[in-house]
Amino acid sequence: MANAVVLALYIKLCFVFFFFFISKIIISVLLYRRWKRKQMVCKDGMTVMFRSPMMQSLPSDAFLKKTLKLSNKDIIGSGGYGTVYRLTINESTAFAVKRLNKGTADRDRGFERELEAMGDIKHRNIVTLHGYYTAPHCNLLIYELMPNGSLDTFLHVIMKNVVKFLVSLDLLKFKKIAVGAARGLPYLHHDCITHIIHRDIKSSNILLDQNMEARVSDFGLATLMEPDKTHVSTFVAGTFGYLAPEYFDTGRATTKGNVYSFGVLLLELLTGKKPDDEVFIEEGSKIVSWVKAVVQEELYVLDGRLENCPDDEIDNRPTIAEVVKMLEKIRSDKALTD
Ligand SMILES: Nc1ncnc2c1ncn2[C@@H]1O[C@H](COP(=O)(O)OP(=O)(O)OP(=O)(O)O)[C@@H](O)[C@H]1O
Repeated sequence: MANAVVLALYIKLCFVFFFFFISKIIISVLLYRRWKRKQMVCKDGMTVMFRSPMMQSLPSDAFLKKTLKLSNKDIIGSGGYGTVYRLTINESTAFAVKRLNKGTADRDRGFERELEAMGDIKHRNIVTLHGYYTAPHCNLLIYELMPNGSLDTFLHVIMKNVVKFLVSLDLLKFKKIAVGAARGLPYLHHDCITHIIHRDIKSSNILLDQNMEARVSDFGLATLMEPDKTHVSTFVAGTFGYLAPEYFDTGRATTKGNVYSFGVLLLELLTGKKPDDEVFIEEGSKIVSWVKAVVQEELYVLDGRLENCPDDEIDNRPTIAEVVKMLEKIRSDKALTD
C-alpha cells in the first residue's frame, strides 16, 4: 500500500516536472520567434535622406545595415509612440533613430505629421530631421543626436537632488534653456508659410545639444495651419498638465495653446516640479495655481506678461514672439548684474 502511494507521488512529480520543462521550452520558442520577428520587421523598406553635406558623405548601404542592426543596448529613450536608439556610424558621427511600429492609424499619422512638419525645417532651436526609412511593418525617423538628452531628464533626474534648485539652475542654465526653447516656436508659428502648431510642448520634447542649447523636437502631433486661419479643429491630444484649457474643452488648436504649454514649461523650469507632481494631485490643484499661491517668490524671475503665458484666458496670453523678447531681455539684464 505504502509503495503504491510513493509510486503515485513519484508519477505526479514526474508529470509536474515534465510540464514545467515543456512549458519553459514553449515559452522560450515563442519569445525567440517574437524577437526574430522584431529583427526582421524593419527589412524590405526604403530610405530617404534629406540633402545635407553631412548625409551626402555617408555611404547609404552601410548606413542602412547599421540601422537594421539596432538592438536594445542602443536604446536611449522611449515614448508613447516609439523607441529611440543611438546609431553610431563612426567615432565622430552618430544619430538618434526613432522607431515607430506600424499598426494603428494613430501611429502612421504621427509619422506623416512628423514628415509634413519637419521635412523643410532648418532652425538652430529645432532638432534636425535628416531622413526616414519606411518598411511594411515599421517606420524610422533619423534625427541629429542631442548628446545631453531631454530637458525632462535634466530637470527631474540630474538636477533632482540639487537642494537649492532654482538658484543652482539659475546660475547654471535657466536663461539659456528658456530662451533657446522659446526661440524655435515663432519660426513655427509665423515664419513657416503654412504655420505649424506643435501641440505637445513639454520638457521631454525639449532636447539639449552639446552646448546645452535647447531644441524643440517630436512633431508627431504637429498640425499645419493656413496663414489666414486662427485655429485648427482637431482631436484633443497632448500631455496632461500642459494642455491649454480652451483646447482641452473645444479641440481648437491655436498658437496661443502652445504659449500656454510653454508657460507651464517655464514654471517647471523655475520650480523643478513636473505638472503631474503628486503635490498637485494631492491638493487637487495645477502647477499654475500652485506656483501663484505657494511660491510667489519664485516668480521674481518672470517679468511682466511672461507670468501670463499659462493664463486660462487665451486673450491675456502674450504671443510667442513677445515671450522670446521678454526672455531675451531677462537674459541680457541679468547678464549685466551677474
Ligand atoms: N534626437 C534625439 N537625441 C537624443 N535623445 C533623443 C532624441 N529624440 C528623442 N530622444 C530621447 O528619447 C526619449 C523619447 O522620445 P520620444 O519623442 O519618443 O518620446 P517622449 O516625447 O518622451 O514621449 P511621448 O512621445 O510619449 O510624448 C526623449 O525623452 C529623449 O530622452
